[in-house]
Amino acid sequence: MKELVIATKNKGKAKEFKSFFAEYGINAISLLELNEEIDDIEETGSTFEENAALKAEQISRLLQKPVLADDSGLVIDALDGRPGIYSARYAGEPKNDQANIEKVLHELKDTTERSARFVCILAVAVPGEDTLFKKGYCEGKIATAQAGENGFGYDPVFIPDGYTQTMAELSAEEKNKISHRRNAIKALEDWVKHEQ
Ligand SMILES: O=c1[nH]c(=O)c2ncn([C@@H]3O[C@H](COP(=O)(O)OP(=O)(O)OP(=O)(O)O)[C@@H](O)[C@H]3O)c2[nH]1
Ligand SMILES: [Mg+2]
Repeated sequence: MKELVIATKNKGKAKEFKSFFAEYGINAISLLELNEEIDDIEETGSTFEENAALKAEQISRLLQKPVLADDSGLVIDALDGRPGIYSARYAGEPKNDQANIEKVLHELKDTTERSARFVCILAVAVPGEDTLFKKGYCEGKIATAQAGENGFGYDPVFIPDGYTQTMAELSAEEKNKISHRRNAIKALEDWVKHEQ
């Protein structure tokens, strides 16, 4: 396998997958780079797994090749697990990272209970085969104010356990060592090596 299509239109994810798969000599191609225009896939599932499968299976069926999808999000304990599967559009349509951050900070303004985790579920769909799932987590807490410019999404308000800076203050290299996405990729390593 020299190339692997990643069923995402998220630039931040696409960049991270490029870096991960380059380690295996594989070119990770996002939907933003394909020549054909791919319609947005409706994420109608009620779990990360269902949404990851929807994305991977629909694009794999369309392209007739193996496709990886990532459904991920931020799970905050004091908010009973929200934003969870609704992370991308927590503050409503259209998707807006800054509005999402402000909503979370507002909802947590009166509490010191700030534990949270990023969750990443990967689904690999191969034509004619059962879909494979792998998961990864990154534990941490929600900061009281945003800081940092790197990464995407909620990175400016997420402080990984063992760190004093937010994920957005870490370099891409540092984030990619400890992130939920890295941990999910590690769990997928056997499949990646077997496919090569
Ligand atoms: O600070 C963050 N650092 C991360 O590493 C991260 N990973 C996920 N998220 C949040 O969770 C949503 C995923 O939703 P999601 O899986 O549906 O993806 P998406 O809609 O952005 O793109 P696509 O892959 O579906 O095309 C994203 O938009 C972000 O808000 C992250 N936030
Ligand atoms: Mg999405």
